[in-house]
Formats: sequence, C-alpha cells, structure tokens
Amino acid sequence: MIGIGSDHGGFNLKTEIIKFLKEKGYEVKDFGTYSTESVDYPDFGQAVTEAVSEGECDKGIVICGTGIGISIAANKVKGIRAALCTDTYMARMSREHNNANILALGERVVGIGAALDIVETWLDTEFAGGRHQLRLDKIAQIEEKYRNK
Ligand SMILES: O=C[C@H](O)[C@H](O)[C@H](O)COP(=O)(O)O
Repeated sequence: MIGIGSDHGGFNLKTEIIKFLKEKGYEVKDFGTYSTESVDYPDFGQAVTEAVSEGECDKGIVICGTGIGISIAANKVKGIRAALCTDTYMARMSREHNNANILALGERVVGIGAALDIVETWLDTEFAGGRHQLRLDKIAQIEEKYRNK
C-alpha cells in the first residue's frame, strides 16, 4: 500500500500520481488534501508518515509547492527517511543508498512527466544495504539521542 498526501500546492500533482499508480496496479491510500483550497502542509505530511511509521503503508509520497516544507515535516516522525527528489538520479539514490521510505515532490518545481518518472524510478529501486545500512544506523542513533530532549 502506498500512502499519498499533499497540501493545496501539490493537489494537482497528487491527483496525477494517484491515477498513474492505480494504472500500474498499486494500492493507494489518499490522505488528502482533496481540493486546491489553502491548507497547511504539516498536517498532510504527518498523516502519511504516521501511516508509514506504523506499518499501515509500505511507502509514502508527499507533495507541496516545493516539496521542502512537507519533507521537513515528514522527517520529524520516528523512522521516517523522507527524500525530496527533483530528478530520477536522486530518486534512485534515495532508495539505493538512503532506503528512503517517503518520496517528497514539489508540484511547482517539477513537471508532471518528470514527476511520474521520478515516482516510477523510486518505487522500482531497491535498497543496496551493506555500507549504507551502517550509515542509516547512525541516523537512527541521532534520532534516539534527541528523542526526549
Ligand atoms: O514548503 C512549503 C510548500 O511549498 C507550500 O506548498 C507553500 O509554502 C504554500 O504556499 P502558499 O500558501 O502561498 O500557496
């Protein structure tokens, strides 16, 4: 199950990505927003990332105008590695090296065609493990250290 959410600035791209994913046979859960009426991106970043963190969704996609705000919000949730990607190289590396479990996109930054290529690359790429896992373990240690501070 792929969780997806956006603010108003990402609503149109979210609609296109949902259509694309369903055509490819993915199960998708849409966490909103459901129109271009102005809302606050942390609310939707949180909804998707909690679903991934708690295991309801395997991976998540979050979208706002730039992808910046919603990726910052997503990375506050324990166990989340959200990657803001603007091209397919970043999408591939964010999976292969960083095991990103959330893809962040900016509707005002990338066109629809490029965004769909990024999504496809991101979903098709596996984590490489090895030396990269040691680095993710260090990120988890930082998360643990600052959990209650
Ligand atoms: O990082 C934040 C996102 O790009 C938001 O989508 C953006 O700040 C929303 O801006 P506005 O309220 O002017 O549409």
